[in-house]
Formats: sequence, structure tokens, C-alpha cells
Amino acid sequence: MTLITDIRLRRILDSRGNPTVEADVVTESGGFGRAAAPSGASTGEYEAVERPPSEAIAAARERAVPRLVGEVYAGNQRDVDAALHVADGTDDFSEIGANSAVAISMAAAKAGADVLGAPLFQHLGGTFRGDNFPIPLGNVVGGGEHAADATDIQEFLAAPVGAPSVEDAVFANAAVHEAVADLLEERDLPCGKGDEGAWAPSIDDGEAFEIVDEAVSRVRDEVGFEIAFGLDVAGAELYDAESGTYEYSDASRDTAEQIEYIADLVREYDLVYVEDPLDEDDYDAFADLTDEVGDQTLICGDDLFVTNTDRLVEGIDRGAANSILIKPNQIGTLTDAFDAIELATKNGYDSVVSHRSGETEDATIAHLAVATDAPYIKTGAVGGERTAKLNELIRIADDAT
Ligand SMILES: O=C(O)[C@@H](CO)OP(=O)(O)O
Ligand SMILES: [Mg+2]
Repeated sequence: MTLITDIRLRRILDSRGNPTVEADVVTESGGFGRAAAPSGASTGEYEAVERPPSEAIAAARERAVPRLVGEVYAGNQRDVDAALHVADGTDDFSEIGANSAVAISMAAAKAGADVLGAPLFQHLGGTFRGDNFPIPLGNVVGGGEHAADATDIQEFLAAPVGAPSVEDAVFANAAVHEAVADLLEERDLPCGKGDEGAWAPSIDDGEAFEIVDEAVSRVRDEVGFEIAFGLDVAGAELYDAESGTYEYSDASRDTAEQIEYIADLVREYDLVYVEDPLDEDDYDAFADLTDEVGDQTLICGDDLFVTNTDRLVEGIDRGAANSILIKPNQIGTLTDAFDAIELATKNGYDSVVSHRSGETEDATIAHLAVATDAPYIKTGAVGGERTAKLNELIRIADDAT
């Protein structure tokens, strides 16, 4: 164990060209860790607060750095994260910003691993962690808050559930992404990409289902293992609280109709994963849908749970969803993210470790997913800030075998 002796904070670019917080943590024995905060576009109402980076940095320098430097041992992650909470003093990191908090938390974990001379996944997961690798969910077509004039559903996600290795799975998702491009060209639908590198054509959701279904089956035939697909509906973005309806470009659905619509999609396309199909405040609707199709697919809470154990407890009590999205910056520290995963696992909920739409080359989430034996990771299919995580998974698997 070695004391933290220096913390440096700076603004760097994220993948949208916006500023974000990067932290360097240095220890007495020369250990070093660097990490950067990601940033969401379709953020949940109950997430920890991201402050403008310059304000978050100034506040963290004043309040958090003095509580960590010369005070806390890197590698003792619970102490690091407890000090961040005390320094902040609120329950949503609105003083130092969840962006400063998560960058420092992750950088300290990397410094702790460096001191031990261990890879981060091993430092976080310990020597008795499982030796499974997460199935990557790859965003291949999308719209919503991530691209203008594209699909209403935010993400169509390739899910190579039968891949024999993480490497095969990563390449399968990239192949589906390419097959989608071919199909779009065949239909004379050239298009750009959304924030996460998914194709963002001006088509309705029905046509997107046809194209993704076809792309997935083409690649499945090529590679010879099962590839399914799933969705992030980002339901809170479609929901109009005043009218109580989900507003699509070509339809308006009340909650009962939305539940039936999603259940029908699960059956028709054998969807293996459906994230945020309903509004972030509607535990009851999540519970009804989970009752109906939860034995066939994962119903995942992102904006519903925001990686928060209090909200997850509520979901478990009410039977809402059967899976949770884990985004460390939604809650502010690795300790809180670990606690959410542990609670989920104990209660039979699958964890899906996730990137944000605004990302950097930071690959901490790849290590977090392996360390916690998470069955899935959602981190895009192509694009430098996405491949940073996917390639790190391949390296971890290579090192582990
Ligand atoms: O909704 C989501 O799951 C994420 C990541 O795909 O998007 P954002 O980071 O914009 O919240
Ligand atoms: Mg989501």
C-alpha cells in the first residue's frame, strides 16, 4: 500500500469534441494512474451531477485533493471513494461533480494496480474472480438523442451470444456494422453516423428492424455462431409525461400499448436485450413488461436505475426489470458501481457495464466488466473511443490465457 502523493486534474477532449475531466494519480512509491470521465446525452434524471469541467476541476482541487493527497492509500479503493463522498458532502456529487469524482476514482484504482504490478481487472476483481468474458453489445444503427433525423429507438445493438471468444464477438459486431452499411447502400440510403459510431439513416424504426435483422443473419451465416440483437429504446426520451404517451414519429402509444409493442418486438425478432423500454419513473410498467417477457429476454434498467443501489432495491422489490446498466459516472465512484453490481448479482439481475455516448480512450470499463464477471458490456462497435475498450478486452483475454 502506498500513499497518494499527487493528483492532477485537467480538461481534455471527449469524442463529441466537448471538454471532460481527466485525472492523474501519483503514489509515494511511484505508482501512476490516469483516467477520464465520459459524458451522456440521454442522461437519466436521477444521475449524479456532471458539472462543467472547469468548475468540477476547481471544486475538486479545493475540496477533494486535500482529503486524498498524503491521507489515503491508493489501492484502498473504498477509502478513496469514501473520501470523495466526504469531500463532496452531497448525495449526488453536485459539489465536486460526478465527472471529477469518477475520473479520480478510476485513476486511483489504476494507480493502485500499478503499485501492485497487476492488471487493473485483477486488482479490482482479485485472484478468485471468474474467468468469463462479457458479451459485447455493439451499436450498429441508432438515433434518438444520439443523431438527428434518424430512428426513434436510440440504439439497435448486435449481440453475438454464441461467439466462442471475446475476440470473435468483437469482430462479429464490426461485421454486422459493415453489413448494415452494405444493406443501406443497396437500398440507396447513404447516411452518417451518430455519437457512438452507429449508422444514423433517416428511416423509420420498422425499416431499421428489417435491416438489422438481415445484417445479423448475413453475418451469422458467415461466422457460423449465433448472433442476435437487442435495443436501447431510451424510453424516457420518448415519453411525454403530460399526455402519458410515448411519442414516435409515426405513432403515439399509451403505456399499455408501449408494453404490448415492446413485447411483440421481443417475440418477433427474438430480442435478447431491451434497455429502458419504458419511462424512468414507471417501475410498475417495467414490472408488467418483465412479467410478460422477462423469461425470454433481458429487460435492462439504465435511466431507471442510474447505477444507484437505492433505485435498484426499489426495482427488485417491485419486480421491475431483470438486469441493470452499470455506468460508473452515473453514480460517481467505482465503489458505488461495484456495490450496484453485487446487489444485482445477489438478486439474480444481470449487469451490463456500459460506455456513454461521449467517450474518451479510457478503457476502465473493460477491466470493470471482467473484474466483476459481468455477462455483458455495451461499448459500441467501431470508432476509436469505442475500440479502445473492445481492443482492451481482447488484450485482457489474450493475457489471461
Ligand atoms: O443511453 C445510453 O445507454 C447511453 C450509452 O449508449 O447513452 P448516453 O451516454 O447518451 O446516456
Ligand atoms: Mg440507455
